[in-house]
Amino acid sequence: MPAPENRFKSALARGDMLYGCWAGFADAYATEMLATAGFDWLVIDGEHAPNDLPSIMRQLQVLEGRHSAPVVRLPMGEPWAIKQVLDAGAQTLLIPMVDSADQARALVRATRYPPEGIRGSGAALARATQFSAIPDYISTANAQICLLVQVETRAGIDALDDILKVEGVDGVFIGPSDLAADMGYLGDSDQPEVRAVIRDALTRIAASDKAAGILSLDHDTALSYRDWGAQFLAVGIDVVMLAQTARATMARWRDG
Ligand SMILES: O=C(O)C(=O)C[C@H](O)[C@@H](O)CO
Repeated sequence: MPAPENRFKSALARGDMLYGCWAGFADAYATEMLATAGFDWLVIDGEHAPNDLPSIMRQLQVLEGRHSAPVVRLPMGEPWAIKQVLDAGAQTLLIPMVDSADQARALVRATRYPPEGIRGSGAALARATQFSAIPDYISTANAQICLLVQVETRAGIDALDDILKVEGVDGVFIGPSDLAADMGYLGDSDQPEVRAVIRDALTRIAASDKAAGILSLDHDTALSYRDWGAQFLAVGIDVVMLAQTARATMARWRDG
């Protein structure tokens, strides 16, 4: 029995348009609820949400077999952290702040077992193998890994063509907030200069053999991103949805 099919990776390869949402409560109960909305992918965010390995694993557990595919974002692309989260059962990783092809190649190696990479072989006790119930896991796992790298600095944009040549990278996600900040427009990714860089980057990614991804909470901006080539498009953040709705509800009663 081989490693489970990575449905998200397969959908990207088919060219499917995939709509996603950030899962930022670091809580399996909230993520299980979010999955009932029908998003194609959910980002279990270990960078800007208070997730740790146990909370990431619990969210992987509640998403098992559901339509919403889990995408785990690590704080940084450290091989030891990649090893841990893959053994916990993640198959799709989103790694922030990738600024070079060398960095992308190192991430590919960190996600693969030898000889393609350096992922440590601890499959016997790993949730990923269903605790050794998947006998062919280590010989088939590499093919089911989906690596998404975030390009979100001027350096990363300058290196984008080289990053797009790296075998083993499945998608490139443009981080509009961090890109805007690095360009000198902290908090404002709608600046014309930033939008022009995003448009060019999404166009270049979509023209490559990789998938283009990005996030926008603004509907019209998200439509533009889709028109510019975004294939895995995040259109919401659960924490923001609840916070905004809660405040608006109280304001309505207070001011009603
Ligand atoms: O730079 C960005 O934008 C992203 O990487 C997405 C953010 O991290 C996401 O958390 C929304 O702020």
